[in-house]
Amino acid sequence: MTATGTEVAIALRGVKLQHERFTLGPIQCEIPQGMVTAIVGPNGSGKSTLFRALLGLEPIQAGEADILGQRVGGPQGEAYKSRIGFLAENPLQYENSMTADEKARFASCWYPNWDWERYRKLLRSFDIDGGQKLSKLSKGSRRKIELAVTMAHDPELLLLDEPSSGLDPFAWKAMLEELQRYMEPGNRTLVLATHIMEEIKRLADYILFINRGRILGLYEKDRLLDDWRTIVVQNEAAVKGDAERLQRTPGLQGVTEAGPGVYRLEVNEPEQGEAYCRENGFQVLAVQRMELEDILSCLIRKEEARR
Ligand SMILES: Nc1ncnc2c1ncn2[C@@H]1O[C@H](COP(=O)(O)OP(=O)(O)OP(=O)(O)O)[C@@H](O)[C@H]1O
Repeated sequence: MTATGTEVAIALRGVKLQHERFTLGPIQCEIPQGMVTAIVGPNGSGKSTLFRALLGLEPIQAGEADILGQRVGGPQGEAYKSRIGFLAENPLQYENSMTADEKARFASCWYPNWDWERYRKLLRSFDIDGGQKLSKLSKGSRRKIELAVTMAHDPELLLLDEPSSGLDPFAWKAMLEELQRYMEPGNRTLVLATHIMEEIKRLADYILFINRGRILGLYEKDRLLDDWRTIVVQNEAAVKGDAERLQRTPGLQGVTEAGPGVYRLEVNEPEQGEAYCRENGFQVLAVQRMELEDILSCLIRKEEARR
């Protein structure tokens, strides 16, 4: 899976790792630099595992991963990590007794580019006080602090695992604004795992779909939303062989019978698909753009059928 015409921030070549009951990969894909890529997949599909593998927190058992031009587990060691900001899905329990500022002071030792002014600005935009103990904070408030700490060294690459988990709508909006501002210089890369479709629509340039540890595809978001459509067609004569003919619809991704002679098609070549249906005696009753969750369901159905 490759995004064309852009530099690569993360290159995965045959990356694989195995737990007792779960296998991630082999994954082959290139995540573009200077863009926002959303990793989207059902619970347990391997999004957090992939992040951990990228950070060397779980050993990659086969294949190679390059981040910002450095090999994960390679001879340059962990130097690449100072150029990354990583927000884990869950808070670290051992930090419970720290205040936000103490956590920030700890983090500042690791990052040569740490910027206190930037940290304080982020806290202000999230409307949060850095003197409070992390264990005494609500889930959303703690998330805001973690985001501020993750972004304070102005990393080249931000890896965020469900960043908006626990945020109220105002904080969510502030987070989107901060992430958009972060991307403004044009040379930063943001990769986030999220289940929030609105977040993907507003932020993402690319979407990486994942299911059961395997990549289903890397798509340019605007193109994906433009191309994927549901077409409802009817053949009033309802002749034998209708279903077989529809199987040859250009760009067909899925088809279900919605009634006698009525079919719901999912296609990613909408104009050609519609024309084919008309040429083959079907009346087109409706054409609708597909929502991201429906596209994901369709890709998962296809993948499951192949297994
Ligand atoms: N340390 C581990 N040991 C064994 N299995 C693990 C471990 N960590 C994760 N898993 C398993 O790996 C699979 C993928 O989990 P992961 O947390 O990566 O999924 P996810 O896509 O991030 O899910 P969610 O959307 O629910 O956060 C799950 O089946 C999980 O049970």
